[in-house]
Amino acid sequence: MFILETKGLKKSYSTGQGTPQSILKDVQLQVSQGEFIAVMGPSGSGKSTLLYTISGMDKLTEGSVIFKGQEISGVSENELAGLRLKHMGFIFQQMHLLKNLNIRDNIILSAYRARTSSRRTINKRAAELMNKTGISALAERDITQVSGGQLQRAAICRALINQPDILFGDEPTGALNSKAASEIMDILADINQSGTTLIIATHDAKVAAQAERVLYMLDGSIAAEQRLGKYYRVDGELKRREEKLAAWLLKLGF
Ligand SMILES: Nc1ncnc2c1ncn2[C@@H]1O[C@H](COP(=O)(O)OP(=O)(O)OP(=O)(O)O)[C@@H](O)[C@H]1O
Repeated sequence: MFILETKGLKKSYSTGQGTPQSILKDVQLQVSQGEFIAVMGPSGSGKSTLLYTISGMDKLTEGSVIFKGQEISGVSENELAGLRLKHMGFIFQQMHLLKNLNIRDNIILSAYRARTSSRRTINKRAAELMNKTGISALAERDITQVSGGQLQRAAICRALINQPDILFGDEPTGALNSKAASEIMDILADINQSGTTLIIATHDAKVAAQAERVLYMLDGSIAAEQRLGKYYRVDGELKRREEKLAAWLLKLGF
């Protein structure tokens, strides 16, 4: 069974004048449990819209999205919010950490809201996540007192606090320098290796080269896909994958 599947997924936006603008056009996607998928494609091709629609953050116009065997297009807004809270994690630029909370409180907030674990367990999990991502010393800091890379690590901890089955990332390394981006990718790769499914939209071939499968979006459709297979971090492997990906993207005119 797929953890996530779309059938004939379409999404249009009404801009107020004339006919609605069609953004996603008949997207068929099947995601296996534990897969790591990167979504690439030109600016405006619909990558973010795809992530928002398949995660139930945004309503679809036609077709269906099936998550863990349940068609999410039919469920109520409340039920959907619960599903997202308990089973999905998000690293989206628009989902800023809250300014009036420190790093730790930002991380644990959604777990307290989900109420699926005791506070003691949640605090322990938050401490483990901060340790794993190297931000333990910053737990009490205000979010304005840390760097962009540290903030991104905190956002990852927040996304993982409810132990999601699937993690969605929209340019998760977008605002970072290459060293910080590579560290964030190592963390995400570890998370994937421990079984969490990852779907990441990115412009960065170095990031996408670590995915098992790369989708190429063009004008609202998945125009092509490249199976790179699981990435094992051995010397020279990332470079080889990047070259393969670059040749494929070049052929696609990217
Ligand atoms: N809320 C909205 N209302 C109307 N049009 C929208 C809305 N959100 C996105 N769009 C349009 O949908 C198209 C796809 O946008 P989307 O953000 O999904 O592209 P993208 O591939 O993620 O681009 P980028 O790489 O620049 O982030 C764009 O033409 C955009 O202007």
